[in-house]
Amino acid sequence: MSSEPTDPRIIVALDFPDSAAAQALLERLDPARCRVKIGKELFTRGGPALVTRAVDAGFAVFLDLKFHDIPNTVAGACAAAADLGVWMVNVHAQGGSAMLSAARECLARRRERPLLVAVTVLTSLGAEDLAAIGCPGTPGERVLDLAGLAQAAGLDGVVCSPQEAAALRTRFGAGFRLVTPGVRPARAAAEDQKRIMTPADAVAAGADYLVVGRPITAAPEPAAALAAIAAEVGG
Ligand SMILES: O=c1ccn([C@@H]2O[C@H](COP(=O)(O)O)[C@@H](O)[C@H]2O)c(=O)[nH]1
Repeated sequence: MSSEPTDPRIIVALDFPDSAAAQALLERLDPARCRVKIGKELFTRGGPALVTRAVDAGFAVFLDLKFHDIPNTVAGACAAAADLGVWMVNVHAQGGSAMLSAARECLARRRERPLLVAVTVLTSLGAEDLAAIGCPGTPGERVLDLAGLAQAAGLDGVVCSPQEAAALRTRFGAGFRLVTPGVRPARAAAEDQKRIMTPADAVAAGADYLVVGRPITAAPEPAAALAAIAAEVGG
């Protein structure tokens, strides 16, 4: 298993429509100062070759494909992700216990494995969105339930909003990784995110890793935007 110091805490979400733009930003970033996340858009454009390039350049890569399927399929997908040498991979907690256990077991058989975390409730969803899909309770309640499922299945942590970090930290303790998108510097636009916090507040609430996309990638000087957020959270 990857055992890593928490720093760098910031994971830059490389949400770009083509590999060249992502590659250009990677060349301006220092793998000692940030981790990077490759999600559905960039992976669908750039494929495994792009992931391998980022890993070979020294970046700790979070492959954010949010696998959600039958247990056998998700286990195979996690094994394929691990073969790329990524630092972290994720699945949807809503896939259920059997799927989470299958993912964990297929990775546990490996000598070196990525961290495995479960997405709880997307940070773009609010209480009204959950109600509209027939989900009872508040986002916070739902996140706690899904995180419990993930912990019981032996996962390393969850993806959640920083708004749930304090409650999760209290319930699940220090070793359970809390990976938080929905991070916005003070006065930055929320865009399509609904459950947000500032970087400093997220860390104070107990987040281990902050996923930050547009506040860095859409900034006129992405490296300077990253440095400002890193200074705010101390690393
Ligand atoms: O609940 C979730 C899970 C994943 N994400 C991903 O994080 C980044 C956030 O990007 P911003 O530009 O900082 O909003 C993006 O890649 C999402 O796919 C999330 O936002 N919420």
